[in-house]
Amino acid sequence: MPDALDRLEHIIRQRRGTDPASSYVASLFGKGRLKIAQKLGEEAVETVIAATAEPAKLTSEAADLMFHLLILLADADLSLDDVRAELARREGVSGHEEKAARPR
Ligand SMILES: N=c1c2ncn([C@@H]3O[C@H](COP(=O)(O)OP(=O)(O)OP(=O)(O)O)[C@@H](O)[C@H]3O)c2ncn1[C@@H]1O[C@H](COP(=O)(O)O)[C@@H](O)[C@H]1O
Repeated sequence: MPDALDRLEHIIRQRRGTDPASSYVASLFGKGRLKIAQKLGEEAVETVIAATAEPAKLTSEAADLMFHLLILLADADLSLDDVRAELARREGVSGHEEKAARPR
C-alpha cells in the first residue's frame, strides 16, 4: 500500500519535463542537478540546526530534507525502491562489515 513518501515520489516523477513555471518541483528540475544537490545540502544543515537548537522544528525540517532527497534521486533516475533495496541488503550486516563492502 503506497504511503505518503510513495505518493510524493510519484508526483515528483510526474513533474519531470514539465514547465518550470508550473510548479516548485518542476522549477528545481529545470535548474539542474547541482542546484537540487545544493538545496538538499541547505535542508540538511537546517535539519541539523533543528535537531540541536530547535527540536520543535525537527519533524518539519526532516520532511523538507526527504522531499528534496526524493527530487535528487528522481533526477538521477533512482527511486525509493533502490534505497529500500540497499537498506535491505545491509540488514543483518554489522556497521564495520558494511563499510568494508562499500564501493571505493
Ligand atoms: N512537500 C513539498 C514541499 N516541501 C517544501 N516545499 C517547498 O520547498 C521550498 C523550500 O525551500 P526554502 O525553504 O529554502 O524556501 P525558498 O527560499 O522559497 O526556496 P529557494 O528560493 O531557495 O529555492 C519552498 O518553496 C516550499 O514551498 C515543498 N513543495 C512541494 N511539496 C510537495 O510536492 C508536491 C508538488 O509540488 P509542486 O511541484 O510545487 O506542485 C506538492 O503537492 C507537495 O506534496
